[in-house]
Amino acid sequence: MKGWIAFVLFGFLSACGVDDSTEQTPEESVDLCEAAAQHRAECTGNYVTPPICDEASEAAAQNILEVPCEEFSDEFEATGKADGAFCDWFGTGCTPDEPIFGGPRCESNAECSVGFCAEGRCFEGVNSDEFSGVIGLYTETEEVEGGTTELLDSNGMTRELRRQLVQEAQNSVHFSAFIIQDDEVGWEMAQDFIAAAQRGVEVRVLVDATTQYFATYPLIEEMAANGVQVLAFNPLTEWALLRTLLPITGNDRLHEKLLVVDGKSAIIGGRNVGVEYLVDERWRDIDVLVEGPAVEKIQRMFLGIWDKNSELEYRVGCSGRDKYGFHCPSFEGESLLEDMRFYVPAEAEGSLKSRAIYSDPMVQETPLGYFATLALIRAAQESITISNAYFVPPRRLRKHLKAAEERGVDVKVITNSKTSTDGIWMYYASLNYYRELLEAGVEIYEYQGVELMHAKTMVVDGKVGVIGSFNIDPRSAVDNSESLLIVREDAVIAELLESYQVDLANSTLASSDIPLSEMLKAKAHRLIEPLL
Ligand SMILES: O=P(O)(O)OC[C@H](O)CO
Repeated sequence: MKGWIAFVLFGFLSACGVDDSTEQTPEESVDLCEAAAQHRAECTGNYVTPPICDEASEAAAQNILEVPCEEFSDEFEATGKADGAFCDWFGTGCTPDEPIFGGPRCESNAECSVGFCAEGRCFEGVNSDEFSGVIGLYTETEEVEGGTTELLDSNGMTRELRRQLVQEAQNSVHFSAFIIQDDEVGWEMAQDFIAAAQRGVEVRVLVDATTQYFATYPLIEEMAANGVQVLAFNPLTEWALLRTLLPITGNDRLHEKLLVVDGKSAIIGGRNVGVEYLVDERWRDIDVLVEGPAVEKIQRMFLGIWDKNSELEYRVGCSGRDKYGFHCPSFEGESLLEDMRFYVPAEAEGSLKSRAIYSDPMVQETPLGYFATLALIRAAQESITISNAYFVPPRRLRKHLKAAEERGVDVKVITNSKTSTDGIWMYYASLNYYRELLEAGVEIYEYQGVELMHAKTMVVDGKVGVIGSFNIDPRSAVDNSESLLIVREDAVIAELLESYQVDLANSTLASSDIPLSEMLKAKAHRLIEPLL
């Protein structure tokens, strides 16, 4: 799907001269901003990927170049509080770090009886109730105790499980995905949804309108015509006027991947619907099956998203109903969130602790997926292992990955190589940040093979895991809605780490020695970062 975006952008990039034939000499290629970044690195030891050198940046770069090393002060340091590419480029609209550490003041770990000294405050560590409380406070979510998980790192098994759950559903099937592909797996799922709806189960399906439109609309129209309630987020033309009234742009996507059945079982993770996601030996991906009390939170998440989209559809006069037969609420403000039919009490047994997080850039200043990812990285004391399909970390995230390395945390990232990526554009956007991160000690491993590594998982200190839809890129940080599950339980963390080791064995460590022609392509891709 990154392909159609790439197609649209091809002409634009061509115009930018992103081609081997336009290769420049080193002297020509090092622009003022890069020169200023290198000067700063020589003076402070801290290299930060510079912005695209426009007129304003050039003036700032010239200023930095004229400062002798001995006069370098904080004023010239990159504070790295960027949220997304525009902040990365121009330094505007950036969000400061939230004060997540509130313990006694400290200067070193020795001053703290437990845990470590995190950003000047004693802190009990990522696997503590203290940290859980902080995340709860900022995200207004609750950590739930009890229940079970099953890590789904096999495509075939995930397909069968989704099918089984839908086929056995008795009351409700709630599903959300970025895309349902026009292929045998997409239509198979559509038929399962239709069959459930026709035997009286309430079936609700959410997709991203733009992405789905480029894949197939007939598939979701077929579902809508046969009893499935369908909503499509942010259609390009139908919501055009609405976008002038709300904090939403044509670039915003619904990206969460969720299935909740009968309020008893939920699957949350990285897979959309299609052959590449759900057939063995195709893309590498990870979901997790959750049962027990945490399902209530995931159900709430889905119903909140459904209510939001119903409301927005209502405000555009239900054009989706008129054109495609999609769902339309019967009155303004219609809400399912508090409808107790959808919630089933569950025993709080077992040692699992889990927290479902919904990231919504429409209403959250720092979208919560981004906040949670940043907070977990800031809280790491020993290790951070990341598997992420699209690794284009915004400046604030890079700052904290580097800070983690600096305090001795072992940071490893697996992302796609040039051969495994499904969008060469994403590869070059990612390559842009290799040098900065590798030189700080972050190990970036490139997944080898011809199929995509599509997972979005993280484990911190071998104790806390994240499984969800959040790509480590500007789009997931500030444009997409996302769903994540943070888990604390030895068994599921062991499974995540085992799965990570399998991928690590299939990956090779990237080098910071990147050919100039490759770096030039990477730099050009900074221009289109927010669109990728
Ligand atoms: O945005 P993602 O991470 O769901 O991936 C997008 C498509 O699956 C691949 O282009």
